[in-house]
Amino acid sequence: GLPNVVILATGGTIAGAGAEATNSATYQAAKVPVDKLIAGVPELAKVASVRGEQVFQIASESLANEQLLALAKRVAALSKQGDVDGIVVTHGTDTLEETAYFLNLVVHSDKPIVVVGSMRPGTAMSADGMLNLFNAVSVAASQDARGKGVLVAMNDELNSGRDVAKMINIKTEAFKSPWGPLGMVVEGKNYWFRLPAKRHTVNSEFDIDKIASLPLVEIAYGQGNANDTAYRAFADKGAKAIIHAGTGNGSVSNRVVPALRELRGKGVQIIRSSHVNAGGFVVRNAEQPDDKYDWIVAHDLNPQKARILAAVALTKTSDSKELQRIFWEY
Ligand SMILES: NC(=O)CC[C@H](N)C(=O)O
Repeated sequence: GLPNVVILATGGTIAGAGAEATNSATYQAAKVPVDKLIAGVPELAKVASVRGEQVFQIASESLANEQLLALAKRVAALSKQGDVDGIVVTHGTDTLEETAYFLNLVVHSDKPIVVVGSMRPGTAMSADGMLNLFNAVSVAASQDARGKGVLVAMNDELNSGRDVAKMINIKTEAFKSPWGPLGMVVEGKNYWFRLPAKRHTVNSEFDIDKIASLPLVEIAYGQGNANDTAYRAFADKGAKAIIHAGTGNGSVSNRVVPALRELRGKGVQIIRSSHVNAGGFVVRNAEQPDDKYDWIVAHDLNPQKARILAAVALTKTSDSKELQRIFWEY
């Protein structure tokens, strides 16, 4: 028979519905249940034996750590079942890149795990969810997608869940990795071009089965006229790490540096990332003396992905050198 693929549905625009076919941007996310999504793409039955589970039904900007943990635990449990060959997660696109990276870090499986969303609801003209879902299921059903880490299937591209990000919100070509896609999926066939170099899934030191909760990690933005209010407030609320969503090479305003040094002295981890649009890349000890201040750099991870890795890493260590090693390796 055909490979068995489970679709875990969480909501988003791929499950969205609008009033008119012309409503490509004005609609309600997270309305259509998973069985209806599956029924809407009868061609799925040609590539896999598919069943669905409604894990939640939310817009992904409202996804909290509790849901992230519950979803990853369900993915991990299914991946251990002999009667499951691949898993698809349907997801809102706003935090899809965070969930895909989280699963990539904590689920120990070489079975294909494919995260998918859409930019237009199924009720709109030229809706993209149908083909995205078909592609995701066909990838999850394929042998050659195994061992490549969590994948994101959007707009015919196969990107690594590690570094793919939503780069623009009004186009169907929304998801890009700064380092390029791993491959393409066309008419149910995968075409691979490169492999992820960073540790993931079966080679990860993190395991969702051993993670019960995630520590508080917050993000503060860097811009002209920046001040230290947000950083201090986050520390007061108990943040274990603060991601500096910095300008350029993770640069930090001279009005903010003293607060970050003070907070580091109190035990808060300071992680420099960059919010530049096409993908940041923060070089250690450039812009700021990270060794001297005992700060961490997020490497090429955008601020929201840096939050995910910091939270996962802090479940194992609070040693800043270890944390920096983890930021280089994942
Ligand atoms: N395109 C989308 O999926 C965005 C819808 C919604 N904001 C979400 O992320 O769930």
